[in-house]
Amino acid sequence: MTEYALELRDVTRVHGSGETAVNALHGVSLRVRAGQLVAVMGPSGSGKSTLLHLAGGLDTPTEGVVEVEGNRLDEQNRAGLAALRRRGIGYVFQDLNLIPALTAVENVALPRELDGVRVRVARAEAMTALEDVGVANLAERFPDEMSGGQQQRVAIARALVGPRRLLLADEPTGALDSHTGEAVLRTIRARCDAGAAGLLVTHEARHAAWADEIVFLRDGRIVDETGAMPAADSLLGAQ
Ligand SMILES: Nc1ncnc2c1ncn2[C@@H]1O[C@H](COP(=O)(O)OP(=O)(O)OP(=O)(O)O)[C@@H](O)[C@H]1O
Repeated sequence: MTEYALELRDVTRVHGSGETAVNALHGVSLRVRAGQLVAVMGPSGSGKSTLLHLAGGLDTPTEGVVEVEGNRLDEQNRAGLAALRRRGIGYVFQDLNLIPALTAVENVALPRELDGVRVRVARAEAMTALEDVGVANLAERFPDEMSGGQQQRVAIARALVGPRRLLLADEPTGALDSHTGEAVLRTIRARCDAGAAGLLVTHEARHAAWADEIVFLRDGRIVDETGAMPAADSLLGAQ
Protein backbone atom coordinates (compact mmCIF):
# COMPACT_ATOMS: atom_id res chain seq x y z
CA MET A 1 0.00 0.00 0.00
CA THR A 2 1.35 3.38 -0.96
CA GLU A 3 1.68 6.10 1.65
CA TYR A 4 -0.13 8.57 -0.60
CA ALA A 5 -3.88 8.99 -0.84
CA LEU A 6 -3.39 10.74 -4.17
CA GLU A 7 -0.42 10.79 -6.46
CA LEU A 8 -0.05 12.40 -9.89
CA ARG A 9 3.15 11.51 -11.72
CA ASP A 10 4.25 13.62 -14.64
CA VAL A 11 0.71 14.26 -15.77
CA THR A 12 -0.02 16.07 -19.03
CA ARG A 13 -3.49 16.85 -20.37
CA VAL A 14 -4.09 18.19 -23.85
CA HIS A 15 -7.70 19.18 -24.54
CA GLY A 16 -8.71 18.83 -28.18
CA SER A 17 -6.31 18.25 -31.06
CA GLY A 18 -4.63 19.92 -34.01
CA GLU A 19 -4.59 23.69 -34.18
CA THR A 20 -7.17 24.08 -31.42
CA ALA A 21 -5.34 21.81 -28.94
CA VAL A 22 -4.94 23.33 -25.48
CA ASN A 23 -2.14 22.02 -23.29
CA ALA A 24 -3.97 22.43 -19.96
CA LEU A 25 -1.35 20.62 -17.83
CA HIS A 26 2.32 19.89 -18.56
CA GLY A 27 4.21 17.29 -16.56
CA VAL A 28 2.55 17.93 -13.21
CA SER A 29 3.54 15.79 -10.23
CA LEU A 30 1.75 16.07 -6.92
CA ARG A 31 1.28 13.93 -3.81
CA VAL A 32 -1.29 14.22 -1.04
CA ARG A 33 -1.06 12.12 2.11
CA ALA A 34 -3.92 11.02 4.34
CA GLY A 35 -4.52 13.81 6.83
CA GLN A 36 -3.15 16.46 4.50
CA LEU A 37 -5.04 19.32 2.84
CA VAL A 38 -3.35 20.79 -0.23
CA ALA A 39 -4.62 24.01 -1.82
CA VAL A 40 -4.19 24.69 -5.53
CA MET A 41 -4.03 28.32 -6.58
CA GLY A 42 -3.37 30.00 -9.90
CA PRO A 43 -4.87 32.36 -12.44
CA SER A 44 -7.93 31.56 -14.51
CA GLY A 45 -7.08 28.99 -17.17
CA SER A 46 -3.96 27.74 -15.37
CA GLY A 47 -5.29 24.18 -15.20
CA LYS A 48 -6.72 23.94 -11.68
CA SER A 49 -10.03 22.34 -12.61
CA THR A 50 -8.33 20.02 -15.09
CA LEU A 51 -6.03 18.86 -12.28
CA LEU A 52 -8.98 18.16 -9.98
CA HIS A 53 -10.92 16.28 -12.65
CA LEU A 54 -7.90 14.07 -13.37
CA ALA A 55 -7.40 13.43 -9.63
CA GLY A 56 -10.97 12.19 -9.33
CA GLY A 57 -10.98 10.03 -12.44
CA LEU A 58 -13.53 12.29 -14.17
CA ASP A 59 -10.99 12.92 -16.93
CA THR A 60 -7.96 10.95 -18.13
CA PRO A 61 -4.46 12.28 -18.67
CA THR A 62 -2.92 12.41 -22.13
CA GLU A 63 0.34 11.28 -20.49
CA GLY A 64 1.35 10.33 -16.99
CA VAL A 65 -0.23 8.40 -14.14
CA VAL A 66 -2.86 9.15 -11.50
CA GLU A 67 -3.05 6.89 -8.43
CA VAL A 68 -5.66 6.96 -5.68
CA GLU A 69 -4.55 5.00 -2.62
CA GLY A 70 -2.06 3.15 -4.76
CA ASN A 71 -4.60 2.23 -7.45
CA ARG A 72 -3.65 3.42 -10.92
CA LEU A 73 -6.84 4.90 -12.33
CA ASP A 74 -5.92 3.88 -15.88
CA GLU A 75 -5.79 0.23 -14.77
CA GLN A 76 -9.33 0.21 -13.34
CA ASN A 77 -12.17 -1.16 -15.37
CA ARG A 78 -15.31 0.90 -15.59
CA ALA A 79 -16.97 -0.77 -12.58
CA GLY A 80 -13.82 -0.52 -10.48
CA LEU A 81 -13.42 3.16 -11.23
CA ALA A 82 -17.10 3.83 -10.48
CA ALA A 83 -16.81 2.04 -7.11
CA LEU A 84 -13.61 3.89 -6.23
CA ARG A 85 -15.18 7.21 -7.11
CA ARG A 86 -18.44 6.58 -5.30
CA ARG A 87 -17.03 5.10 -2.10
CA GLY A 88 -13.70 6.76 -1.66
CA ILE A 89 -13.89 10.18 -3.24
CA GLY A 90 -15.99 13.17 -2.25
CA TYR A 91 -16.39 15.80 -4.97
CA VAL A 92 -17.36 19.32 -4.07
CA PHE A 93 -17.91 20.99 -7.42
CA GLN A 94 -19.95 24.02 -8.34
CA ASP A 95 -22.27 21.91 -10.39
CA LEU A 96 -25.05 21.20 -7.90
CA ASN A 97 -26.91 18.34 -9.54
CA LEU A 98 -29.30 17.74 -6.66
CA ILE A 99 -32.14 15.41 -7.58
CA PRO A 100 -35.30 17.58 -7.68
CA ALA A 101 -37.66 14.82 -6.52
CA LEU A 102 -35.67 14.09 -3.35
CA THR A 103 -35.49 16.14 -0.16
CA ALA A 104 -32.17 17.50 1.08
CA VAL A 105 -31.60 14.60 3.47
CA GLU A 106 -32.59 12.05 0.81
CA ASN A 107 -30.19 13.64 -1.68
CA VAL A 108 -27.35 13.44 0.84
CA ALA A 109 -28.18 9.88 1.94
CA LEU A 110 -28.47 8.54 -1.62
CA PRO A 111 -24.76 7.87 -2.32
CA ARG A 112 -24.51 5.92 0.93
CA GLU A 113 -27.62 3.89 0.17
CA LEU A 114 -26.17 3.10 -3.26
CA ASP A 115 -23.14 1.75 -1.40
CA GLY A 116 -25.40 -0.65 0.49
CA VAL A 117 -25.51 1.25 3.78
CA ARG A 118 -28.82 0.64 5.60
CA VAL A 119 -31.38 3.41 5.12
CA ARG A 120 -31.49 4.42 8.79
CA VAL A 121 -27.70 4.59 9.03
CA ALA A 122 -27.42 6.48 5.73
CA ARG A 123 -30.02 8.96 6.94
CA ALA A 124 -28.19 9.50 10.23
CA GLU A 125 -24.93 10.07 8.34
CA ALA A 126 -26.74 12.49 6.03
CA MET A 127 -28.10 14.46 9.00
CA THR A 128 -24.59 14.73 10.44
CA ALA A 129 -23.26 15.99 7.11
CA LEU A 130 -26.09 18.54 6.85
CA GLU A 131 -25.34 19.69 10.41
CA ASP A 132 -21.65 20.05 9.54
CA VAL A 133 -22.50 22.61 6.87
CA GLY A 134 -25.25 24.29 8.90
CA VAL A 135 -28.38 23.25 7.00
CA ALA A 136 -29.84 20.46 9.14
CA ASN A 137 -32.99 22.59 9.46
CA LEU A 138 -33.54 22.24 5.70
CA ALA A 139 -33.42 18.42 5.72
CA GLU A 140 -37.00 17.92 4.57
CA ARG A 141 -37.00 20.60 1.87
CA PHE A 142 -36.85 19.92 -1.83
CA PRO A 143 -34.18 21.66 -3.95
CA ASP A 144 -36.68 24.12 -5.46
CA GLU A 145 -37.62 25.22 -1.93
CA MET A 146 -34.06 26.35 -1.19
CA SER A 147 -31.88 29.28 -2.27
CA GLY A 148 -28.86 28.69 -4.50
CA GLY A 149 -26.51 28.99 -1.51
CA GLN A 150 -28.58 26.52 0.51
CA GLN A 151 -28.57 24.06 -2.38
CA GLN A 152 -24.82 24.41 -2.60
CA ARG A 153 -24.46 23.56 1.07
CA VAL A 154 -26.62 20.46 0.59
CA ALA A 155 -24.44 19.46 -2.38
CA ILE A 156 -21.38 19.91 -0.17
CA ALA A 157 -22.96 17.75 2.54
CA ARG A 158 -23.56 15.07 -0.08
CA ALA A 159 -19.91 15.21 -1.13
CA LEU A 160 -18.76 14.85 2.48
CA VAL A 161 -21.21 12.21 3.71
CA GLY A 162 -19.77 8.96 5.03
CA PRO A 163 -16.13 7.96 5.29
CA ARG A 164 -14.63 9.63 2.21
CA ARG A 165 -10.89 9.19 2.07
CA LEU A 166 -10.19 11.77 -0.64
CA LEU A 167 -11.98 15.12 -0.86
CA LEU A 168 -11.73 17.15 -4.05
CA ALA A 169 -13.13 20.65 -3.81
CA ASP A 170 -13.31 23.17 -6.67
CA GLU A 171 -14.03 26.65 -5.30
CA PRO A 172 -16.47 25.10 -2.83
CA THR A 173 -17.42 28.41 -1.29
CA GLY A 174 -18.25 30.18 -4.57
CA ALA A 175 -21.89 31.09 -3.91
CA LEU A 176 -21.69 31.23 -0.12
CA ASP A 177 -21.48 34.13 2.29
CA SER A 178 -18.18 34.35 4.13
CA HIS A 179 -19.54 32.88 7.38
CA THR A 180 -20.92 29.78 5.64
CA GLY A 181 -17.88 29.53 3.42
CA GLU A 182 -15.72 29.35 6.50
CA ALA A 183 -17.94 26.65 8.01
CA VAL A 184 -17.48 24.58 4.85
CA LEU A 185 -13.70 24.98 4.96
CA ARG A 186 -13.69 24.12 8.64
CA THR A 187 -15.60 20.92 7.80
CA ILE A 188 -13.15 19.98 5.04
CA ARG A 189 -10.23 20.73 7.39
CA ALA A 190 -11.81 18.61 10.15
CA ARG A 191 -12.25 15.70 7.72
CA CYS A 192 -8.58 15.94 6.80
CA ASP A 193 -7.59 16.12 10.47
CA ALA A 194 -9.62 12.91 10.92
CA GLY A 195 -7.58 11.17 8.20
CA ALA A 196 -9.00 12.13 4.80
CA ALA A 197 -6.79 13.69 2.13
CA GLY A 198 -7.97 16.92 0.55
CA LEU A 199 -7.25 18.89 -2.61
CA LEU A 200 -8.84 22.34 -2.62
CA VAL A 201 -8.89 24.68 -5.61
CA THR A 202 -9.33 28.26 -4.53
CA HIS A 203 -8.70 31.82 -5.65
CA GLU A 204 -8.73 33.11 -2.11
CA ALA A 205 -5.59 33.24 0.02
CA ARG A 206 -7.62 33.19 3.23
CA HIS A 207 -9.11 29.86 2.14
CA ALA A 208 -5.74 28.48 1.08
CA ALA A 209 -4.55 29.39 4.57
CA TRP A 210 -6.45 26.36 5.89
CA ALA A 211 -4.19 24.06 3.86
CA ASP A 212 -0.99 22.32 4.95
CA GLU A 213 0.59 23.04 1.60
CA ILE A 214 -0.16 25.36 -1.30
CA VAL A 215 0.61 24.55 -4.91
CA PHE A 216 0.67 27.37 -7.46
CA LEU A 217 -0.16 26.60 -11.07
CA ARG A 218 0.63 28.81 -14.02
CA ASP A 219 0.05 27.83 -17.65
CA GLY A 220 -0.41 24.21 -16.64
CA ARG A 221 2.80 23.89 -14.63
CA ILE A 222 3.49 23.90 -10.92
CA VAL A 223 5.54 27.03 -10.40
CA ASP A 224 5.80 27.01 -6.63
CA GLU A 225 4.96 24.91 -3.58
CA THR A 226 4.91 26.19 -0.06
CA GLY A 227 4.17 24.90 3.38
CA ALA A 228 1.12 26.40 5.09
CA MET A 229 1.01 30.17 5.14
CA PRO A 230 1.75 31.64 8.57
CA ALA A 231 -1.83 32.88 8.72
CA ALA A 232 -3.10 29.30 8.87
CA ASP A 233 -1.90 28.72 12.41
CA SER A 234 -3.39 31.91 13.67
CA LEU A 235 -6.64 31.22 11.83
CA LEU A 236 -6.86 27.71 13.23
CA GLY A 237 -5.79 28.88 16.65
CA ALA A 238 -8.60 31.41 16.62
CA GLN A 239 -11.32 28.79 16.12
N1 LIG B 1 -12.97 20.43 -22.27
C1 LIG B 1 -12.09 21.33 -22.69
N2 LIG B 1 -11.85 21.51 -24.00
C2 LIG B 1 -10.94 22.40 -24.45
N3 LIG B 1 -10.21 23.18 -23.63
C3 LIG B 1 -10.40 23.06 -22.31
C4 LIG B 1 -11.35 22.13 -21.77
N4 LIG B 1 -11.31 22.24 -20.42
C5 LIG B 1 -10.39 23.18 -20.13
N5 LIG B 1 -9.84 23.67 -21.25
C6 LIG B 1 -8.76 24.68 -21.36
O1 LIG B 1 -7.68 24.23 -20.56
C7 LIG B 1 -7.08 25.31 -19.86
C8 LIG B 1 -7.14 25.04 -18.37
O2 LIG B 1 -8.52 25.08 -17.94
P1 LIG B 1 -8.98 24.84 -16.44
O3 LIG B 1 -10.46 24.92 -16.42
O4 LIG B 1 -8.34 23.62 -15.93
O5 LIG B 1 -8.35 26.11 -15.72
P2 LIG B 1 -8.68 26.75 -14.29
O6 LIG B 1 -7.38 27.14 -13.70
O7 LIG B 1 -9.53 25.81 -13.51
O8 LIG B 1 -9.54 28.03 -14.68
P3 LIG B 1 -10.67 28.82 -13.83
O9 LIG B 1 -9.99 29.35 -12.61
O10 LIG B 1 -11.09 29.90 -14.78
O11 LIG B 1 -11.75 27.83 -13.53
C9 LIG B 1 -7.83 26.56 -20.28
O12 LIG B 1 -7.10 27.15 -21.34
C10 LIG B 1 -9.16 26.02 -20.78
O13 LIG B 1 -9.71 26.87 -21.75
